[in-house]
Amino acid sequence: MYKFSPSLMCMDLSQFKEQVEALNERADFYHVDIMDGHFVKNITLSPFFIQELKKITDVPIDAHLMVTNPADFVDMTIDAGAEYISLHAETIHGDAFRLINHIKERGKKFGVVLNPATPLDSIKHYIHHVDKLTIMTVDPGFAGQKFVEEMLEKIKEAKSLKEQKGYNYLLTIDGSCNKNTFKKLAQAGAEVFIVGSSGLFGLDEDIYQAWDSMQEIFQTEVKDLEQV
Ligand SMILES: O=C(CO)[C@H](O)[C@H](O)[C@H](O)COP(=O)(O)O
Ligand SMILES: [Co+2]
Repeated sequence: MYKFSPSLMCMDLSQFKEQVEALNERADFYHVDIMDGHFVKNITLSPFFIQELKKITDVPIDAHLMVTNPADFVDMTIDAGAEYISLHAETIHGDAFRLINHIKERGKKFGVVLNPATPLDSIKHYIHHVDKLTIMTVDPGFAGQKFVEEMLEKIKEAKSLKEQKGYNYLLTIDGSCNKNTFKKLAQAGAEVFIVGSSGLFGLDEDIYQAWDSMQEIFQTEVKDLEQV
């Protein structure tokens, strides 16, 4: 069963309450991008945004920490209400196991995110601890970027490793999940689709219509594939 995670950095913030209340009945997760302007040259949402979001939703929140020093933000993000703490593998070389243990001790789920240039092999020593594996299909920092076709091989590799070893991670895709990529992503083994400007919010100003269009497009694209 495929799952969908709206990327809220792409939402219409002037309709925050209306859009969240509409998505509450539909979304499997909410994807909240937190950027420090250093790991990526952009600054978007924040733990404060998660705190406000948490007041009007029970949908699990996945915090995507695009920050150079994630240890500085983990507790703040958990305290704000995030369920999944998704850290970039490129930023936790020196304290990966300390962070994994801390996140789990706080009763939350550990996510890891791989940039397009980062091999799956780089997380082999802790992949068995991962609750959500997010493969970036664009270089991080901005919405609306071009899909990196080479990532299909990495997704297939992650899927087959999960099946061979019995890992439990949710295989999640972040970046240009849309009409042009849904089918090949599903064929490669994707399970959770982070839908942003191209895949959801840009389809229609009316969020109900946008969601229905996205679902119709997705079902059309994957109708001949076996459901995961
Ligand atoms: O991580 C991200 C970008 O660094 C965000 O999650 C974006 O929202 C994601 O890329 C989805 O946006 P898109 O316009 O569908 O590519
Ligand atoms: Co993201």
